[in-house]
Amino acid sequence: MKDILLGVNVDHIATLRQARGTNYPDPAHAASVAEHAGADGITIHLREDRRHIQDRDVYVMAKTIQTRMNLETAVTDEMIKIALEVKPEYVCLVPEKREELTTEGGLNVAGNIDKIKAATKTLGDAGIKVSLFIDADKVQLDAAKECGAPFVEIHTGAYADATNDTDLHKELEHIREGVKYAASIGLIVNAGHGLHYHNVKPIAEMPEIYELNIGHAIIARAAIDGLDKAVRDMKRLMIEARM
Ligand SMILES: CC(=O)[C@@H](O)[C@H](O)COP(=O)(O)O
Ligand SMILES: NCC(=O)COP(=O)(O)O
Repeated sequence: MKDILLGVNVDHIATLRQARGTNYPDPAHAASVAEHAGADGITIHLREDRRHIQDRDVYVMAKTIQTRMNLETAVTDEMIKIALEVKPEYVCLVPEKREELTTEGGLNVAGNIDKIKAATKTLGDAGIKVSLFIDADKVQLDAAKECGAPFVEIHTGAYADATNDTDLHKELEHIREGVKYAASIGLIVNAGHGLHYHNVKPIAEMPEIYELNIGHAIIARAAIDGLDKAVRDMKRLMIEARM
């Protein structure tokens, strides 16, 4: 079975920096450590409210990342303009609400087809691979295909947040069916949000999944064990899941 790839999201290195307004820790440095430890890519989310990743980080990491950048942004003129300037390998279009603690759900592609299709075309025409961050719902997957996005990232938050085994298995099966369906209609399937060292394997073992984007849990583990070990441990769990 093909190896699964790990995109390390370094947003919360920037959260630590923004907490005191210092110039450390630098997410660009963290990205380099993560890549050395085996990350296959680096994900950063430039939020409209700049709560963590700053514009400076995007432009610096566009020069320093050795693997590839997956830039997460909302579907706004401001963010599309920045993406076209930076030209990361990937842009993942995500929903955003200023009042949210973190991403709360998938993008409503089906309800915004024209806007998202236009953004996908604009980015795609610039040579950027577009991924749409969506729930594992057939209607959203069909809409993503209609928009011409080559990638989708399945939102695993409801699975990660499940508080009992019944809900956890229901969400896991919903993701499993969505991943299979997405692959069957020709989408390249990533997944992410809320994955950690104790819930990643059931997702990683799904053979249709190309890449997992994981951030909060790795950065949290890094605070205790160091980032190099945190990345290596996560990558090992993902590879073990495929054995
Ligand atoms: C889209 C997603 O699930 C995450 O990649 C996103 O970055 C979460 O937002 P925060 O990093 O601000 O928690
Ligand atoms: N798109 C998911 C991501 O990049 C990281 O999400 P999380 O692991 O920080 O919840």
